Amino acid sequence: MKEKSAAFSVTSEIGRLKRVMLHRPGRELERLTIDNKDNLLFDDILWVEEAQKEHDAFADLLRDNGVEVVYFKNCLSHILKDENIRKSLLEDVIALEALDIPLSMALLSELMAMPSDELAEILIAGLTKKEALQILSPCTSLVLNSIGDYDFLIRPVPNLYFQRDPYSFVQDGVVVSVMNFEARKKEPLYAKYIFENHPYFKGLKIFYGTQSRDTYPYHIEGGDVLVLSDKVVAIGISQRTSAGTVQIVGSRLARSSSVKTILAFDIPKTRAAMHLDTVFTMVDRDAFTVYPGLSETLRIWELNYEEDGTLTSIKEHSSLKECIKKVFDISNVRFIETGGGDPIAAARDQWNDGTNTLALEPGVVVTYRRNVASNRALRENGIKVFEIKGAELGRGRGGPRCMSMPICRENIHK
Ligand SMILES: NC(=[NH2+])NCCC[C@H](N)C(=O)O
Repeated sequence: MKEKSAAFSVTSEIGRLKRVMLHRPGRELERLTIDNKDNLLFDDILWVEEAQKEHDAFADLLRDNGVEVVYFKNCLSHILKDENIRKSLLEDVIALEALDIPLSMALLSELMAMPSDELAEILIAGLTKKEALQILSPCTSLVLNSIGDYDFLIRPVPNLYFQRDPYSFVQDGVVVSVMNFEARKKEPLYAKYIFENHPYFKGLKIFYGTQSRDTYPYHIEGGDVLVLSDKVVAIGISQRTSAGTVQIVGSRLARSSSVKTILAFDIPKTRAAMHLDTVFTMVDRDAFTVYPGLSETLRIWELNYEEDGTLTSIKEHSSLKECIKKVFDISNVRFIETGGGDPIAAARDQWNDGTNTLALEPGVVVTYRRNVASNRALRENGIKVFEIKGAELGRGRGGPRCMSMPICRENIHK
């Protein structure tokens, strides 16, 4: 990890990708069982070693294409070296775990003394009572008495490899997410500490997520945020992002960036379509992947803001195509349907993140190999497709876009 601060610039979904944040799945996934997987937002138990191999192949593909890969865990471990930052973060984490005071204090004192990388590992993989008893000095704690050996004092964050969701880079700043489900609430907390304290992120603007009102129920997740251009951002109103937050985030972006238009996409509030990027992604200057089932229910509003963040108008669009043409000022737009448009193939591929592409540059994307019909449709439309194996990774319900957070893309609007 370089010490110097890096350039942050995300003005599109498709400009040549230069730098990206990833998290290599680790021991946190070994915590999944058939009993806890639903609460932890997984549909299955992963074979962790294989998931790591798949993830390493994804990272290698990005590097082979000139992308600098930054690992979240290294950033976390780095900031934990500072005693004050470590203390403050640990106090915030412990407060989220509903422990009693003697146990909180005993735990804090042990975790304060731990090497940074071991602590980063615990913050991500969690800590069971059994593991804690090996390090804790005796304390009078009802929590310790009442929980089982394999219950958690610090819960794991197995969704961390979906780096798209806890925050979203927009231009030279970041929207820190407010997660909808308990299982993911600590992820943006770690991210916020990294962005505020790691030298690499010096100068990064924080648009949302750190002011006193930026908390639940004003939730927003990065999978719903698509940076369509240097002026337009699309945000899903979804299972994970509320309309109220969309309007506020739009205002913050308008005040501090060149984004003055938000397209609010009202998508189904279901697990299959949890985020906008599960049904709609951008693959070229004029081309998008679209899940065909989307058009049945989709509603789109265009929100226009002034420089000072005042919202001046909300207009409803009746057609997605016409809306995209208008905001991009182009005469033609291509929609490439998931599964090549066949409703059964579309539904199957959508469930396996066939719509969830990560663009490396205009017209070049990364997808999961398993989505044969969707990949064929992309190629038939002239898109270059790099396939990765996602048999294990995909069991967490996320694809290449969900697993990556671009920090820097080449600006295509100059
Ligand atoms: N951007 C995305 N579509 N992310 C997918 C996240 C999947 C994760 N298991 C969750 O349910 O939260």
